[in-house]
Parts: sequence; structure tokens; C-alpha cells
Amino acid sequence: MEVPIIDIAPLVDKSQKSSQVAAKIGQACREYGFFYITGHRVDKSLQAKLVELSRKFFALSLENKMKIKMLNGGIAWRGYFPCGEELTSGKPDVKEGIYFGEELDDENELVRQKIPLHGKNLFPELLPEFSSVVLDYMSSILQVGHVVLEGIAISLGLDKDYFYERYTRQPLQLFRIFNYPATKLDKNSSMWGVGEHTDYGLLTILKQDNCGGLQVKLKTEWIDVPPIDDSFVCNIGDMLDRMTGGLYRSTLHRVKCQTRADRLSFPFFFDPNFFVQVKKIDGLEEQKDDRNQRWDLESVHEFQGTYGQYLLKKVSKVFPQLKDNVLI
Ligand SMILES: O=C(O)CCC(=O)C(=O)O
Ligand SMILES: [Fe+2]
Repeated sequence: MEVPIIDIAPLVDKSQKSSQVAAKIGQACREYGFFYITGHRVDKSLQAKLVELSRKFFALSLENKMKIKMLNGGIAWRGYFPCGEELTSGKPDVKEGIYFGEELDDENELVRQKIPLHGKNLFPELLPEFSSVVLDYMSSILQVGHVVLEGIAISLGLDKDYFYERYTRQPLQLFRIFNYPATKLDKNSSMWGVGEHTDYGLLTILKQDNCGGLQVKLKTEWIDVPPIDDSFVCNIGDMLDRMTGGLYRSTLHRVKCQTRADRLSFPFFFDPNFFVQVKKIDGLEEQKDDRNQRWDLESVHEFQGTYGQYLLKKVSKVFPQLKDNVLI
């Protein structure tokens, strides 16, 4: 079994072949919850620049990296975290990273109201180009996200703007750059780059370098999601699972520890607006409750409240120190 590769160029170009592409996306969402996309038209030189600057950033001394530590980002939840500080299911991941989001200045109404996860990014002063490259990349990927969601809407027999009109006119955007350092492991090591989990939002669009290590769980088997040139990996998150009554599953995935070389990855989380309540799509058949099989033993279908509330509950589990210090 291999995660399918889908050329989304017809969707990007809004050509007549869009419905065929949408059908492929629908099938991938039902069977895998994961697919590669090609034909996305995200500028190659921009991507290369992002990789180059990220390498430079992680090669800085810890002291220099800590100049933009997450604690300095406050409730905006931005900045650098060193290896071992982020937890998945209570266990530290073997990765370091930087958190970014939509760039909002202090005058922004949501920032003035001190809404968590909204605010300014932290960029390293030592790499002056970093900010424009990260922000340009985020805006390109955001467009890809809108296009893929159109395909998902069409695949469900909905109007192509279904998600845009209800959830993603002003989406929550979370972008991360991770470095998984090459690590010597004991034979019996139970360490992971990222432990098994599902993603919280609608859609994740991941750029990965050539190292590999990402795996997804299909029924009882873990399969590799190896790097494929000029593609992104898309996977659906808990909110799409919730909206489709489990028809489109948010699939478990994890990242192996790296042993040979450092691995860079760039997940962009394209999520519903912070203030909306995510509702089930009318007319789709309910699938069976998978709560007992889920990694967190919680049902994504039962939660009441806004997407922001759902997310903050999750954030406080992955960064307990941050929760104590800044979020609450
Ligand atoms: O680094 C990767 O390949 C995946 C990371 C991931 O699953 C996540 O951040 O949610
Ligand atoms: Fe993930």
C-alpha cells in the first residue's frame, strides 16, 4: 500500500478536469487520510531559500536560537523551542523547531483583545531574509490549502466554496519548521521524532526534505511516506473527520528518530477560523465511533465549543510549561 500521488494542476487552473482530481482526493481521504500533491506551482526557488535559511538557523548556537524562544512570543505562541520540550502523548519528541503564524501587529483587533495564538512572529535577527521568505512561503501554501479544500468540497458533493464560506475565509494558520537531529539510539529506544498522533485542524500541508521517516497507520500497519520530489504531503485533520462524521479520517502518523542526518520538515496547518464551531455536514452517513482506537481516547465528534477552544486544550498538553506561564 502506498499513499497516492495526485496532480492538482487542474484544480489550481480551475480546468474542466477538476472534478476528476476531486474524485481522486475523495478516494484518498476515505482510504488513507493522506495523499501527496504535485502540480501545486509553489515557487521552487522560494522553497530552496526556505530550506537554506532553516538549515542556517538550526546551525546557530543554542544561545542564539534561544533569543527567539517561545516564552518571548507570549500568548501568540511563536518562536523557537529546543529539543525535548514538545510532548506527544506526554513523551518528549526528539526535535527542535520554530512556530509561526499569521503576522498580526499590535494594532490588530484580535491582538488588542489578547486572543491566544494571534500576534507577531519572532524572527532571528542574524538571518534578515528569514521573515520575508517564511511569510511568502506561508502565503503560497495558504493558496494551495484553499485549492485542496475546494477539491475536498467537490469530492463530497458540496459547493466548492463550502469550507471557505463557513470556516476558512479567515483561517487559523499555524506554520512550523522542525529539525530532527541525527541521534544515536539504543537498540531498545522508544524515542520518536514525533510520537503517534493525528492533526487537529482541517488540512496539513507538509514539505519534507530527502531524509524520510514519516509513517502513517493504515488499519494495523505502519507504512512509510517517503520524500517525493517537488511534492507536498497532505493529510486531513480532526475537524474534517468531525465534519464528515468520520468518512474522511484523520489518520495516525508519526516520525521516526533520525540516525544518519538531520531532517527538516515544514508542516503548515490550515485550520478553521478560531471563533467558529465546527459542525457536521448535513446528509453524510455517520461512521462508527472510533474513540477507543484513538491515540488520545477522545472523540472529535463530541467536543462542544469553538475551534479555538478545542485547539487550546490540545496545546496545553503538548507544551505544559507554556500553558502555566503564558496561555492561561
Ligand atoms: O515532520 C513531519 O514529517 C510531520 C510532523 C507532524 O506530524 C506534525 O507536526 O503534526
Ligand atoms: Fe502531524
